[in-house]
Amino acid sequence: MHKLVLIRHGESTWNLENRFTGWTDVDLTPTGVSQAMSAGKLLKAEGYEFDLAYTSVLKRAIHTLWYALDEMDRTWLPVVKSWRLNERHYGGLQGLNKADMAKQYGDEQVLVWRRSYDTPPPALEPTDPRSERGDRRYAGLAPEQIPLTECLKDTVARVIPFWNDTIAPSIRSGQRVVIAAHGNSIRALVKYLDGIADDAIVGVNIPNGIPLVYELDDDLKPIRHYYLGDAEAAAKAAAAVASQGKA
Ligand SMILES: O=C(O)[C@@H](CO)OP(=O)(O)O
Repeated sequence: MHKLVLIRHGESTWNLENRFTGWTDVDLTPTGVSQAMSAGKLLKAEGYEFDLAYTSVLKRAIHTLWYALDEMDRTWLPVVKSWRLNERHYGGLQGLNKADMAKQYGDEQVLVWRRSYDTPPPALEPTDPRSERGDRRYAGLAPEQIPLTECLKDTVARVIPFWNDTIAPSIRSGQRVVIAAHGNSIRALVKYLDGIADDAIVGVNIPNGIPLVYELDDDLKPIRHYYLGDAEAAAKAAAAVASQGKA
């Protein structure tokens, strides 16, 4: 049996301001830092050990990993960063307030943008100053690989090859893995692991900074999963994420 730990980053400045974030590289708030530290304390108290960590190229996830690993005195662990674990690209919504958008377009439309499987938000123009196409961290990618918007289906299409080619082989070889990532890149992975139907993934929300443990069999099929710590608090935090898009 393998144990895989997934952690969504702690609260970011744009989570606090309730703004669509996507690939925008915002940092953690003091609450986010303390959520990340609590995640590390919990993992340590429960006796978790890791050999390898994966994260995105966005600082809210990278810093969450640092603070959690620091609590475990494991900042020396190897860390692999990949754009494939980035948050879902939020297109033209990046930077806009979720509740304001719900007031303007209605809760239903915002729910479609936030949680539908295959309807992407409006795309950014490639020349939009918010586009990441000129960002040096993505220099290894062809420009058309840098999204201008994504639905969850698009996120699944870039997360799962990384899982199959890189993360899964490391777990199969016996390495104990932690992944610090984002609400929608984690939803993409969870959808794939648990075989969640396209219409059922709409109801799945991932809370900030609470370790989500997947127990996997030898074929990496999930046996069960659970949040570490207070299950009721995790369910409440997930419900709070769900309501961020309401007017
Ligand atoms: O804004 C975002 O990038 C994500 C995660 O914070 O938000 P949502 O939960 O609306 O998908």
